[in-house]
Amino acid sequence: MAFQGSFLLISLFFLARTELFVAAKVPSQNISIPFNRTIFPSDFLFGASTSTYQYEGAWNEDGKGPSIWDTFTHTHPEKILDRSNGDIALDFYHRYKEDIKLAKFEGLDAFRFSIAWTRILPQGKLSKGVNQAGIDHYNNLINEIVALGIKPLVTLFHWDLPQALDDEYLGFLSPKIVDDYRDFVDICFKHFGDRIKLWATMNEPWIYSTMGYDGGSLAPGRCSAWRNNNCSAGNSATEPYIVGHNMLLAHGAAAKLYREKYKPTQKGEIGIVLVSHWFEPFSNKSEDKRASKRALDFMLGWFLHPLTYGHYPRSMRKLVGKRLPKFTPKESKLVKDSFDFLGMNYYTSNFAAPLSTPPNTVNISSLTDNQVNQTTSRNGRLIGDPTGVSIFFVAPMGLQKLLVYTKNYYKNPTVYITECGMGESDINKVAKGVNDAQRVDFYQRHIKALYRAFKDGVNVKGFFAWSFFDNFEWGSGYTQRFGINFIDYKNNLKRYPKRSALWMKKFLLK
Ligand SMILES: N=C(CCCS[C@@H]1CC(=O)N(Cc2ccccc2)C1=O)N[C@@H]1O[C@H](CO[C@@H]2OC[C@@H](O)[C@H](O)[C@H]2O)[C@@H](O)[C@H](O)[C@H]1O
Repeated sequence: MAFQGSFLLISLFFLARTELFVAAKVPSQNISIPFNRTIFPSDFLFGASTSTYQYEGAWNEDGKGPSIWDTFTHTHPEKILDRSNGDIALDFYHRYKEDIKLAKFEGLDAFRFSIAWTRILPQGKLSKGVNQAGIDHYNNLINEIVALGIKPLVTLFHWDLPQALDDEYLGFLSPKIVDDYRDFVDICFKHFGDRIKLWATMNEPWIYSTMGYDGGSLAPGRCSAWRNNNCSAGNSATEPYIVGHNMLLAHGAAAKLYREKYKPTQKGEIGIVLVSHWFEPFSNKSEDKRASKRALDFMLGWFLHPLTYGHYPRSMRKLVGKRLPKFTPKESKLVKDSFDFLGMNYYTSNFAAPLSTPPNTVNISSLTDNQVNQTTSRNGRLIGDPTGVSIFFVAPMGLQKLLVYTKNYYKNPTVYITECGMGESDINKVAKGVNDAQRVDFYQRHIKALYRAFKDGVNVKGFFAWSFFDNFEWGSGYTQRFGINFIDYKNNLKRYPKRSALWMKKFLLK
């Protein structure tokens, strides 16, 4: 196994040193308690997350059809920082047995991965044929995971839409997507639902809608002409809201299907993965507090408000107006309360203040409709330690505040932190890459923040690191590393546990 040999020596070295880290105490009401997994309930899930396009490779093997990410990276290499793609990625498609054994060695309770729609339905539609080799592959992967006593959490859609559906009717821009998505998830529930008990319908509809149809930086790369971002077509003012609406309807249809046809016998849970920053008011001024609320409405509430209350946040209806689709009574009923758990992805926090100039009424964008000036420093002080990713700062307090906000405003849902992590840039030497002291500090501080949220009454049930491995980081290609395990891209994609993985292993000892 690729993580033998030198890895064991590296591990022993760092494992010894992590003693210093894990022994850290958790100050709580002036009583220090040991900082390890035992401060959480025994059934709390600690895991790591991955996704198909970023990990699998084998982009056109065993009958898989092209996704919009295969097309996007092949036709727009200029939109990827290192002009790379996921054709091979980490070759997880072929190496998953070794990789799941590494997850077991590192003590993970759970493993989050996504299913490639185009491995199951290469042309996106049931009528165009089911690919048995795709079903076989995911059966083998799931069997490997459960055989090692690890709990799988499956994301059904992590942005890799079948190209054929984009060609036929522009994918999530059309309500036609709901029926094809339902057919896809029906096959997954049927074939994998005996072993999968945590289903997430989709990952981060906010990113997919805004980055894919407003900024144009992610597939399918649509945006308004004024963005000059080499988009073939699009409308940054309207399309993100149409896509977001259809994603909610598709999610609702999947949840309805699961609850009516599969849940009674399979006894699993279905949810959705959302992402949000925490938005700290720039000052105690009421205008800054209102700006913070608007920012949360537009990033989290855009989806969580309909999922909880059946309609969009008031601030969105007021500021977006006719550009925001309306839920019919039937749609509202489909979407409201359509989740058993909320997957929450958290990376960083921003300060929020009102715009200092009138909103741009010419170049209208879903990313500026909130009329919030988002910044990462206040009076010369950064919101948190900088990381290798210019837009992400280490802000663990924001995780606690976001969770308490969600508890208070959205009926205290069951929550799994499905992604939380930090990235470094431009590291290529193994010795430097595995010595990720800042990531150990990052996870210590964020898990302590999670614990404080738990003590505040937040119904949080799990925490998944982003990511299990360094991987294809979308527009940043392979230049950014988020893994707790290092990938040597220059030496056959060899895997090496980082210091953070060994810290996690120690933290997770029962
Ligand atoms: N990071 C997010 C969203 C964070 C808040 S949104 C904010 C706005 C924005 O354009 N970006 C950059 C970005 C772009 C694309 C994907 C994710 C993030 C943000 O991070 N999502 C998760 O981030 C993970 C890390 O994303 C990286 O974040 C930093 C970016 O520079 C990098 O391109 C991206 O892959 C992804 O690998 C997961 O697939 C995805 O579920």
